[in-house]
Amino acid sequence: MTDLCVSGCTVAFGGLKAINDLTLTIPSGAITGLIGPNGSGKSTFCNMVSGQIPPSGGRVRLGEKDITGWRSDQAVAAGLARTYQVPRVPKELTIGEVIGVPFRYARSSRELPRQMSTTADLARFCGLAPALDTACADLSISDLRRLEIARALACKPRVLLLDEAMAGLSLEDTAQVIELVREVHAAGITIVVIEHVMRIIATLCQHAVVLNNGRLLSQGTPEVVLRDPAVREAYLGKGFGP
Ligand SMILES: Nc1ncnc2c1ncn2[C@@H]1O[C@H](COP(=O)(O)OP(=O)(O)OP(=O)(O)O)[C@@H](O)[C@H]1O
Repeated sequence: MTDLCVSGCTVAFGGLKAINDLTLTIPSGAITGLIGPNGSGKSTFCNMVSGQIPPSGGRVRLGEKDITGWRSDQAVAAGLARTYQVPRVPKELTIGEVIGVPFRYARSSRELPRQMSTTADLARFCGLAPALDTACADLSISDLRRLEIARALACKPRVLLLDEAMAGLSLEDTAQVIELVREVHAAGITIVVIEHVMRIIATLCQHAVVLNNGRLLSQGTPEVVLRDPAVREAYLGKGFGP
């Protein structure tokens, strides 16, 4: 069963096809690593499926729904939430406001597990130590990344896209966020992790897909994908592949 599926999708910026006739499926109930060299189209994939940039061709499906060309708020209501590579929380708002507003107005029909049933629960679940009335301007990068995850969870998603959710974190904070992602997954949410650190992909994900030049290069278990000569060549250049 698949939660998220794109078929024949293209996103072009002028003459550059950042996503090029891409077909791939994200298995339901798994943590999938979305990897690929710089510029391979990972963030554009996220932007496309989450409604920021519509594909010029092809279809995007979320579960049974065809969400091709839907706006971001419609994609969120359908059950797809995301975080950003660079946290996007308004600095003047508090933690409670950033989590509480989507929590209150979420149009997703899904329910969150009991340990996430209030704004305070959700902040606690995500390991946010500062009080709910703390302004975002005063948060560390680690807390901003946790807050992004909490805000996305507040939308009650069936699929959560994490765009480099551990970038810039210390080893200790990274380990804690990895544990948080595992707990979110255990709560029944399908997760897609965009990540450059292969150790994280290998330890966290059950499935991996590799993009290169906007196309699907490889997919399978992390173990298989990370040994794929085509993947090694894409990352390291000719001569390192087969
Ligand atoms: N808004 C844009 N306008 C023009 N070109 C863009 C835009 N967004 C992305 N691109 C180009 O599309 C290609 C794919 O970019 P994208 O950011 O999706 O790759 P990525 O795999 O996420 O890269 P990274 O790992 O460096 O974050 C790159 O060549 C990039 O320069």
